[in-house]
Amino acid sequence: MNTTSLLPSVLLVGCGKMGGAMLEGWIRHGLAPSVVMDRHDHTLPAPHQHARTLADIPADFTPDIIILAVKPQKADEVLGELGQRFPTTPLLSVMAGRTVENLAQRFSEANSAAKPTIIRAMPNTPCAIGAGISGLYAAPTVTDQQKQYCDQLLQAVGETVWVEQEDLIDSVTAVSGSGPAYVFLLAELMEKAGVEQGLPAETARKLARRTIFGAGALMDQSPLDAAELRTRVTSPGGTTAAALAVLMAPDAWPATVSEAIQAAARRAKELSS
Ligand SMILES: NC(=O)C1=CN([C@@H]2O[C@H](COP(=O)(O)OP(=O)(O)OC[C@H]3O[C@@H](n4cnc5c(N)ncnc54)[C@H](O)[C@@H]3O)[C@@H](O)[C@H]2O)C=CC1
Ligand SMILES: O=C(O)[C@@H]1CCC=N1
Repeated sequence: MNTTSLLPSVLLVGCGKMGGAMLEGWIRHGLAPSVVMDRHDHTLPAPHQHARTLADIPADFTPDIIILAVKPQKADEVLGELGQRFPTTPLLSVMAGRTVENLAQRFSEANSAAKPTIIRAMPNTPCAIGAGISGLYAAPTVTDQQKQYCDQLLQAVGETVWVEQEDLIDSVTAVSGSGPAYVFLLAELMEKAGVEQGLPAETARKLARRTIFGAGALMDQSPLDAAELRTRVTSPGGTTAAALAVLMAPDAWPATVSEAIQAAARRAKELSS
């Protein structure tokens, strides 16, 4: 690792919505000379470079870590080649579902000398503004230094939590990896309901977005449980109580949110091979 740089040098494979969100934060933080490999062109600040394929990567480039951020269904296109070119470089996968065992098998398929060291992480898109949360899992063979590289990279774009069992990454995926989408949906629905109440569209949009932002920021800064913050909004016999009676009915949000998160976790397991 380049010790004058804050973050390890990476080969980022796949720079779409998630890879791009992390890269923004890493570059802001200070990243050792790195390569972004993506089929689409990316203009990067020097000394970082873009490559369309592995063949475009300079021969003398050896990253501290490879970050795999393509769609789970696309990973097999690159894993074998990565194992041939970088047989001993640790691999951090942010892909939903794909397991350590499955990735290791593909990584060493074309090169039996490849020694895959695989760490899994599940970040989320708020990483783009340094407000991400990532769950990480490392198999027992991963060294402390390799874990530290991963933790450093993901802490540069938010907070991290480590889980001890690999299948808990599917639970992390369902709660916080996909989670921003649930919150964006809430914003959409609140905005729509506001318009139904007679508010101008722009006003409804602003009210919905700033409410979600403000509630999130308050929760972030408050030591209180979410349930207590909710109670503080809810006057007995008042307007919030009327709304919550609808949302908190057993077959409403308690069931729906639980079912939605179960569906996401199930889908993560389906994506595993
Ligand atoms: N979008 C999200 O909120 C999150 C996504 N993830 C995971 O991140 C991964 C990527 O997801 P997104 O960024 O949403 O997808 P995306 O489609 O936005 O990005 C994937 C990128 O990979 C590139 N790519 C595909 N095949 C390639 C190849 N053979 N060589 C080089 N580049 C290639 C594409 O050009 C694209 O830019 C997925 O595995 C997903 O499970 C994880 C957490 C959150
Ligand atoms: O929807 C997906 O599969 C990815 C993983 C978590 C967020 N987006």
